[in-house]
Amino acid sequence: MWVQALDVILEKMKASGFDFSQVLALSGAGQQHGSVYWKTGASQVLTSLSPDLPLREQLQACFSISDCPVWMDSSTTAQCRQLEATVGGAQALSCLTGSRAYERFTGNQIAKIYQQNPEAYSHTERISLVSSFAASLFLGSYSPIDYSDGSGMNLLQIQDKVWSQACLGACAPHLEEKLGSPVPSCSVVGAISSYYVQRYGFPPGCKVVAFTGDNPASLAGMRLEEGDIAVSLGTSDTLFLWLQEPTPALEGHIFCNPVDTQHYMALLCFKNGSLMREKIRDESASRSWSEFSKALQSTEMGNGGNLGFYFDVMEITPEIIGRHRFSAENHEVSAFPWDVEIRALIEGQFMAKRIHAEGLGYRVSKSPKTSEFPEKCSRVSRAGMVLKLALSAWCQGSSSRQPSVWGEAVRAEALLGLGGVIPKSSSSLLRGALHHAQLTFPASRHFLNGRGSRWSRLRGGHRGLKHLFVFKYSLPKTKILATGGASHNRDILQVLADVFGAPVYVIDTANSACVGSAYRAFHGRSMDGGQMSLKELGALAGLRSVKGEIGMFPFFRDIGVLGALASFFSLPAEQEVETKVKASDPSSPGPWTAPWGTIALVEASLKLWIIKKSPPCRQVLAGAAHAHKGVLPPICCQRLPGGTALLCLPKPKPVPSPSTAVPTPRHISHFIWRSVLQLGPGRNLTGSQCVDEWRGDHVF
Ligand SMILES: Nc1ncnc2c1ncn2[C@@H]1O[C@H](COP(=O)(O)OP(=O)(O)O)[C@@H](O)[C@H]1O
Ligand SMILES: O=C(CO)[C@@H](O)[C@H](O)COP(=O)(O)O
Repeated sequence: MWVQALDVILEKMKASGFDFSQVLALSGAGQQHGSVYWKTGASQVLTSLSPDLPLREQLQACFSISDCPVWMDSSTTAQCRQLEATVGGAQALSCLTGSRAYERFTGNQIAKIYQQNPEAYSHTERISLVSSFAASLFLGSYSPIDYSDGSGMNLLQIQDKVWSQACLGACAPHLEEKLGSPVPSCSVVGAISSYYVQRYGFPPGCKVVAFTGDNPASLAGMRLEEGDIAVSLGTSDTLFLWLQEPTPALEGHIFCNPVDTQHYMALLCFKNGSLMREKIRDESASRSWSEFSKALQSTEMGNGGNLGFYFDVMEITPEIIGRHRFSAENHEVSAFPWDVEIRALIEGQFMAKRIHAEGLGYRVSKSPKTSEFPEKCSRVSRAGMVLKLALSAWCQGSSSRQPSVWGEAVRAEALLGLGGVIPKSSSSLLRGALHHAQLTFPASRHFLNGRGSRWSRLRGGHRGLKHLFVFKYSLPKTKILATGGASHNRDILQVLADVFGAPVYVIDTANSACVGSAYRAFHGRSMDGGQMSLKELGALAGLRSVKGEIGMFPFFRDIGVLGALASFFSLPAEQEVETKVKASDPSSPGPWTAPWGTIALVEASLKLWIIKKSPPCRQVLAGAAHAHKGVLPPICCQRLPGGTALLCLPKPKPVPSPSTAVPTPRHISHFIWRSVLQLGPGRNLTGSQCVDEWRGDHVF
């Protein structure tokens, strides 16, 4: 089915006139934890695919297991207990692999297959995750598993990034050779197979960047910052955070970070997500999302004290099943009126998310008030000075490419614009300002395009640098970034905002895993050590022609610096960009020439990024669909050599885990109750998040 899905996607893209020759790199994402079993001899078939036939016809006999286990499988409890016992208990396994044993995690699935079908196992030459399987199809050979998706197997030592021999041994024999060595998530795993070159017209040099799990890809696509919380409302609901230090516990998962190999991500998975919402919609809202929304609109926040938890299938976080409704008097009741039922479901789902996220150490936090924002930042002349200093620092340093050249510009920026906000010690000053430049980057695009909503109004609607500061310092620190199918529903998102007491943002495509795959393709290609000419960058940015070759520059490193710089510019049209490149700003000769041209191009590539609809089927071809139009990933900005060097990471240390007791509905009720009480007097959810605030057409 998956092989055929790829055939279908590619044929549809071909039929729609997609120009495969423009694809420089691709990556993709797959549901986490699922596994594919390649039969002995399959690699031979993979390397000699005939371009005249669809993949499905050629790969049919390549698998030793025909029904692949996917993440919803929960049949491996016995294997889980066995694995935990082997390594010294659930917490020990969590410290080692980032999670206690979970039924859907691949090591336990493999152990079950080995135990129940040893013959099939012995005829298996390679085991892939869904992600590395899809990458293998593009490569025409087996793709390694990336660290991030590999963390969802209960097999990878997340700190050392190697397979745990103890875990491998507990699951099945010869497992290491069947898995291959794991690789960093941004690795280029090879060039695309000649099959795709001949059949679809991909360029032979097109790079395949390691594929990863859907949630890690979403983290990349949503450009999570520390303090943000991402909520994915797909088939399952997940909630994830960017973490600097792993904090393995008995609840939730720690995965290697798909963007930065030294960092981590925390994830909570809720099995009763969209499918549960669909059930209640069908039962209580005539199978209509708009009726469902009406119920949310017509009921009060807090639901008059009525609470409900709906777990039609055994939940993962926490392990519990059944529907449990509590009246305002805290009595268990068997039914609610239809509209109360709908609000109870959505509030219950989000309150559970908040309470479990807080269990992971997550706190909703607020920034200083807007009034504390230094008035002098608002002067556009000062913005110009900052810009000039930043640019001149860049020019001086352009030959050495050292991040230290940023010191001057950053210091100037801090003095002019951020005095009093960033600590004065020089290293933190630099770090803070770099961070600032990178983080405000998307915001600047938003405001310079004149599309700011609430934040523009706050400061009078002027355009200019001040918006960057207003944005950065007036938002509550916590942002909730929503994605997945149900993030299309603003009434559901409103409840999310109310329960967390923080603004919720969506990206312009609900499929953040797709966008993340495109970012990662770009990231991987740029990390590949190659040099890229301005012309090539121009092509990547979608410019028709780039006049005046300015020279080569190391692609990855400088694009981050330039990207941050480019955030100060508003160069709207492609044509204007070309004019600027040609004219190179005659009023500023000499060293200004190069940066003007280059920055203009970078800005152009930002403006032109993607905005193409995702391919008809999800994720797999994300990189291909997006990379061709020039994605300038903020992950590059975040991963400046200077930025990386400046982030000194303390040694990770595990934190004590919460109680192992399986919570009863009553426990959960109390948990949730506590969360409601925390939200404000009279059990009113704060309700401060009006529509404008939580969904300001925000473009990340
Ligand atoms: N308007 C809507 N309101 C609520 N849920 C929606 C809406 N549109 C789609 N969905 C839900 O989105 C789910 C699919 O989400 P998606 O992120 O595509 O899934 P997956 O996690 O499998 O990638 C569907 O199950 C559907 O219930
Ligand atoms: O199991 C998890 C995460 O640990 C799931 O999130 C899967 O990664 C796929 O989920 P859907 O895309 O089907 O919602």
